[in-house]
Amino acid sequence: MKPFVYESRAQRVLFGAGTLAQVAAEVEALGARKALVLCTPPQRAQAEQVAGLLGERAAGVFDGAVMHVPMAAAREARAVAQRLGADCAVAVGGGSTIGLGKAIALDSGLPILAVPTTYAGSEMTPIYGLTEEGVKRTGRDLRVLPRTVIYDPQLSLGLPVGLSVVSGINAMAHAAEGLYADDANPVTQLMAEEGLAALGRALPAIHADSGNRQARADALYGAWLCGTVLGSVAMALHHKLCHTLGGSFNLPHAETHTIVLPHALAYNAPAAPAATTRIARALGAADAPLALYELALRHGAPVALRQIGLREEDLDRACALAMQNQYPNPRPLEAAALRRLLQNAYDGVPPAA
Ligand SMILES: NC(=O)C1=CN([C@@H]2O[C@H](COP(=O)(O)OP(=O)(O)OC[C@H]3O[C@@H](n4cnc5c(N)ncnc54)[C@H](OP(=O)(O)O)[C@@H]3O)[C@@H](O)[C@H]2O)C=CC1
Ligand SMILES: O=C(O)/C=C\C(=O)CC(=O)O
Repeated sequence: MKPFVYESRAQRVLFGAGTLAQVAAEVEALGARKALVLCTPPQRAQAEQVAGLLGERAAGVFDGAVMHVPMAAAREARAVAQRLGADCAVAVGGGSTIGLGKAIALDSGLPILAVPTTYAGSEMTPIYGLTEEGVKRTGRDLRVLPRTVIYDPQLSLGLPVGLSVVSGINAMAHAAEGLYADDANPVTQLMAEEGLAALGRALPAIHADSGNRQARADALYGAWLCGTVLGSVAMALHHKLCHTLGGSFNLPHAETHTIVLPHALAYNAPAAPAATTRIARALGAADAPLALYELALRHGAPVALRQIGLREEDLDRACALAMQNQYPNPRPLEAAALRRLLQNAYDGVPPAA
């Protein structure tokens, strides 16, 4: 075994159906008196329900969460939190809502209690993202790591099947890249493999029956583990490509991950055989990139970048942008091979090295 560093993070996690009922006690345990509940506009009713559970500990509901956390939304949320005297933020929703909580915490140090309803995994990471003038900036800061996370699978029952599949594959991408990360260690690798297996079981079951409670719990458990991996080790080609495509071409986050992942893994497979074998083992498959491609294809998810709004004439620029950033990756970045990867992902053909 190679020498390694493992850093554990202080977070309290409640997991299980009905755990949302403990939200007021958890806010109290944080030493907070008034929590601002955050959500997107369509999830306001759910946030109001959480405010109801908080009772006198609710400062109010702010429903201004937007994908990629525009700076204007962050400023408004910070001002509302201050005006209402909030000393805690409760983020109820997906990565966009939790990202808004992180933007408040980055500025004020307010503790965050996260109640995730998708599988994106942001609740387990100290990573924040903020978008200003069309540029998304990400960074790491322990102030934004949610102090408490409530994983209540009942809240994800309403997540539409299509979103569940792409969000689940977004989580699987964290684990897959975590397995070959430069700073991977045996503990994160264990979590990655278990997270992949849980989501590999859960997504077909959710596709068959979105109300399958066992599968919803399995998926959220997998998302927890995969999010922990994302927060613990450095991501590589796949995540960098998705950020380029999402940030510069405004493509939807989870769908972009779903489409790119098989191709990024196929690109890296020759240079990361042990990680590729572990991914395949977790999925009970012979070929890891193909298994992820088929997971998407069989369960109604998009498999081609052209399906989600990228234009073929953007591929050269996407490739050039991706080549600009230098980061650790198992296989060196080669322009011609990367351009082929992007073309394959654009066309939606099965992955090839
Ligand atoms: N910092 C980090 O570590 C990470 C950050 N992220 C960031 O998070 C964002 C992506 O997260 P993701 O969760 O995919 O995106 P969103 O939070 O935007 O949620 C995706 C979709 O799920 C829907 N949804 C969420 N909860 C429910 C629910 N209970 N019922 C029905 N629909 C629901 C949302 O609907 P509606 O719009 O109606 O709410 C939205 O359409 C990106 O900005 C990404 O960069 C992602 C992973 C990690
Ligand atoms: O972009 C961010 O806000 C930070 C990290 C991620 O989105 C991780 C991912 O690509 O899923």
